[in-house]
Amino acid sequence: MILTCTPNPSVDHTLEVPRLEPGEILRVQSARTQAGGKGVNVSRALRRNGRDTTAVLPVGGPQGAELTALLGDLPCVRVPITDATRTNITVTEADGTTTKLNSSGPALTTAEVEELLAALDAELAREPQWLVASGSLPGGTPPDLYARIGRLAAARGVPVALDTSGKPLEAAAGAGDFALLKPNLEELAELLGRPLETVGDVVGAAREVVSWGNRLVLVTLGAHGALLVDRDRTWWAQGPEVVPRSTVGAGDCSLAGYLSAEGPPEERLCRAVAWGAAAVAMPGTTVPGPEDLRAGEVRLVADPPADWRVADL
Ligand SMILES: Nc1ncnc2c1ncn2[C@@H]1O[C@H](COP(=O)(O)OP(=O)(O)OP(=O)(O)O)[C@@H](O)[C@H]1O
Ligand SMILES: O=P(O)(O)OC[C@@]1(O)O[C@H](CO)[C@@H](O)[C@@H]1O
Repeated sequence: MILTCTPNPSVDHTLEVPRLEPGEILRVQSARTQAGGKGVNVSRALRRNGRDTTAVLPVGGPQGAELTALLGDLPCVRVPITDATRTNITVTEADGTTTKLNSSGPALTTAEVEELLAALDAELAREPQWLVASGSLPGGTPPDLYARIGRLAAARGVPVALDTSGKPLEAAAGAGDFALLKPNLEELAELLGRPLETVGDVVGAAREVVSWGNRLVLVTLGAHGALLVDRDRTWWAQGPEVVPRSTVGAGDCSLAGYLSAEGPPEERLCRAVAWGAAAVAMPGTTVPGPEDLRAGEVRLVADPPADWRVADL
C-alpha cells in the first residue's frame, strides 16, 4: 500500500478558454470540478492504475464536503477541521498554456495539526511501502511539518517521497533522510538559490540535496522530461510527445508512476515520464489510466552529458 498525506488538499476548478486575455470577458468552453491537492492526485493516479493506496487529508466546511464527494470511493482518512478546505482555479488555453490561481488554504489550529499527525501515524503503523508527503502547507502550519512527518515515518521504518516547494521544502530537505525528493526545475533552483540551465547544473544541485542525507532526487523538467539523480548516477528520460491540454497534476502522476514501478531506478524513471506525459494530454486534474499510457515510447539516457541545455532537451 502507498500512503499519501496532503496537508492542503483542494477542490480544483478548471476552466478551458481559447485564449486568456486579461481585462476581457472570456467565454468558457468547458468547466470541471475535481478533487485536488498533490498527494490526493498521487493516490487518485495509483488507484486508477489498480494500486492499493490510502490518502490522509484534513477536510472542513462546505468545500470539504464537496471534496469528500469528489473523492468517491478512494480510500481516505479524513481529519475534520473547522476552517474550509480551499478551492483552486486553473485556466487552460487551447495551446495547453496552464495558469493556476492557488489559494493559501485553511488555517489549521495546533490541535488539528496534531490530529492530522496522529491519523497519519496510525496509518504508518500499517507498514505502507511508501509515504508520499505532498503539496503546500495550509496557513498557520509550522514550516517544519514535513520534517516532523519524516521523523514519524522514519520511526516506523517507512520511506518517504516528498514533493513540496519554498520554505517547507527548505526546512525538510535540509533535515535530510528522505528516500526521494521530487522538485520541479524551478523548485530546485529556488532551493539552491541559483539558476539551473544545463544538465550539469541540475545534477550538481540534486547531488547537493543528496549530500544533506536524502537518497534520490527526481527533478521533473516539464516538457523536457525528468532527471533522476543519486549519489553516483544520473538518468534522463523523456516521455512520448503529446499535445498538452492541462499540466495540472503532471508532477503528481509522475511521482505515482515512479512509485508504482518495481525494479531499478531507471525503470521507475521511465514509468514516471510515461505517466507524466499521459497526464498532460488530459483535461484539468484528470489522471491517466492504463489505456492512456505509452510506455513503449520513452527515451532513456544514462549519465547524460553535463553540457546539455535543459531548454534543448
Ligand atoms: N508539455 C509537456 N509535454 C510532455 N510531457 C510533459 C509536459 N509537461 C510535463 N510533462 C511530463 O510531466 C512530468 C512532470 O511535469 P512538471 O515538471 O511540469 O511537474 P510539476 O511542475 O511538478 O507539475 P504539477 O505541480 O502541476 O503536478 C514531466 O517530467 C514530463 O514527463
Ligand atoms: O498549492 P500547492 O499545494 O502547491 O498545489 C496544489 C495544486 O496546484 O497541486 C495539484 C497539482 O499538482 C492540484 O491538484 C492543486 O490545485
